[in-house]
Amino acid sequence: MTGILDRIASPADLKGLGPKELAQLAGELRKEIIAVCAKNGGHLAPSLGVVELTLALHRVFESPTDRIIWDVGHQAYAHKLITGRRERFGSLRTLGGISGFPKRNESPHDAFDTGHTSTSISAALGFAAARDLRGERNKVIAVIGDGSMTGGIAYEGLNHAGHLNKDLVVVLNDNEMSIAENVGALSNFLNRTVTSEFVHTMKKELEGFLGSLDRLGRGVLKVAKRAEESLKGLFTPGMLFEAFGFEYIGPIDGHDIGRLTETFEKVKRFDDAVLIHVLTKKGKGYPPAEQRPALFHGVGPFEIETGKVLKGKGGAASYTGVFGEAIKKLAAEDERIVALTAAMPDGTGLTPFATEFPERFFDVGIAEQHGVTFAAGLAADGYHPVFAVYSSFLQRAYDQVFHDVCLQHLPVTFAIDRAGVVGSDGPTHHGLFDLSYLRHLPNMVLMAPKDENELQHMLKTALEHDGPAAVRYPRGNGYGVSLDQTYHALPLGRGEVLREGSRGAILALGTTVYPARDAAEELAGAGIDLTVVNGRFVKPLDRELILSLAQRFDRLMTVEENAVQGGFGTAVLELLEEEGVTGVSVLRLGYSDDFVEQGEQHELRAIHGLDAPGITARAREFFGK
Ligand SMILES: Cc1ncc(C[n+]2csc(CCOP(=O)(O)OP(=O)(O)O)c2C)c(N)n1
Ligand SMILES: CC(=O)[C@@H](O)[C@H](O)COP(=O)(O)O
Ligand SMILES: [Mg+2]
Repeated sequence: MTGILDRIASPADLKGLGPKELAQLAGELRKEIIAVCAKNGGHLAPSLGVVELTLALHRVFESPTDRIIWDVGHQAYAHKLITGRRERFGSLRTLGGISGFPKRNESPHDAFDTGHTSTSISAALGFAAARDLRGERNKVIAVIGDGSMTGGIAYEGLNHAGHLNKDLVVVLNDNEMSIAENVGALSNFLNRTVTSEFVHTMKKELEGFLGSLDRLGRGVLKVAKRAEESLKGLFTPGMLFEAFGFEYIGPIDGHDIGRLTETFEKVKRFDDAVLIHVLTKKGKGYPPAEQRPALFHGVGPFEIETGKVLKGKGGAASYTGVFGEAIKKLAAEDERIVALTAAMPDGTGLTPFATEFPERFFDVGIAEQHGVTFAAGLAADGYHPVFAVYSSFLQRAYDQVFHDVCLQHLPVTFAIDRAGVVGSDGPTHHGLFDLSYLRHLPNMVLMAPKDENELQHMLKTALEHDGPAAVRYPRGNGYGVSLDQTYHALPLGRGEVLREGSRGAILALGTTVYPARDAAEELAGAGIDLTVVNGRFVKPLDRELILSLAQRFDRLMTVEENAVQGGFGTAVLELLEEEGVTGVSVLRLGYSDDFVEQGEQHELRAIHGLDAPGITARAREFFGK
């Protein structure tokens, strides 16, 4: 049999396919997705779970006139494959390749860029409002997962959509999983087993009882039948969405293309807000992913036959892992320490803590804003919460950091993982702004370790500090340095001189410290003798050290893995300006005023001149004049 996928250049090619061909196509799509993820890594389990849903959506709706908005967008691989990107699919998530998320500049079928969760309903409502303002008639469809439904913005969108009563379709893709197990009342509410069992049992008991009551019983049975309907209404997920003004359809089998097609055809004729509740299996069709959906949610390269994940070369512990062990150890000594994650216990390294201290661990759902304010409440009542969160996702909670933590000077520690470039997830996920968005907040202490050992001491420093503090560290492995078993607090606002030189100074931060030191060693051989400082603190700055360097040298260079605007280097410049220092040139290296593409971390650092060769080249030019 020839491949059907070979014949699908656009969704229009799906229209004439019968059930058997569609089933075959679903299999071919899965094969292709598995093959490419095994090589490049990627969001395998989410994408495998929505293959049939994708086919049904594209059969019924007319993309790109009809707008399909994928929440997060990590499940959109089948969508990419049938919307003209088959040829380039092998380049998924690589430098210069196609993105792992929808991108408007990649295809007209990608209606809206995503990467962070829970935005699809609001964006879809915007599309619906724009359509109505123009008097057009296309459909708008948001596809959102049960995990993403735990994010507050989803309810802001639902609330507004119900109020506007727009022609809008929300497909709730319920696989009973976030990255880890989904948490909270919503997920219980959606849980079909409890619901249907409960209703079923009630019904049986009621019928049995009334059946025993003769004529009177039959009359009451009639009333009870009606009551059963309202009972069902009370205990089905529809109730929630209907309260928001949505018509609720479901739950329906999300792997039954026929049933999905029928439902979408019906809904296509409505012009109200409709929510279709679809049940899918995360990882469907690839047993290792079905069995371990959290591992295969976003997975690195793996062996297809066994599902064995292939490890990278370096054996050094990851920053995330070191953080996870350190927080556990510190919590054993201090009962005030509690830890939080926003739906990422594994990604942030908190799973061991959760196992050891289940009652002191909180997974708040995909709710970064709530997480920060919840932490502030804990802190205001005597605890010291540690919120472990990715740099890019903490952006959601800027106001909460300001209003609920810093303004009240509360002891909340932010363990900011994935700071700097993260790699293949690309611009939505790089953590390049945290120094800039935290540095200007009064009361905040802001640190970045040069290696994984220093991370431990910085965590201790943050926990001893009676106020807000943040430690930011990168994705991936450390340097394999030896890890101290006892931790000490670092003196606040003190940098560390790693090398003394006579020509000028490089002030480096975090991941750039060792590359800067390597650059200085290399340049020393060429007669350019440089001092190298590990900045450690972005706030408070080591004013004394920086001012003394500015007195000794006429050139200072700063290096950081952050946007250059508002970061560490800018803090140094501001200090010199505040102190009226003149006659010192400052060169700031970091990421310039643009979004950074996807690629391996080492590739991106090289492209942006933030690895040792890049720093060497810039320093040679700057100090060698
Ligand atoms: C604001 C934000 N927080 C956290 C994440 C990380 N994240 C990506 S997908 C995901 C789980 C989504 O679950 P669901 O919507 O149910 O999709 P599924 O993977 O189950 O298909 C999380 C927590 C994110 N992308 N954005
Ligand atoms: C889609 C999403 O936001 C997450 O799955 C993210 O890709 C995880 O990143 P890490 O692989 O760095 O944990
Ligand atoms: Mg889910």
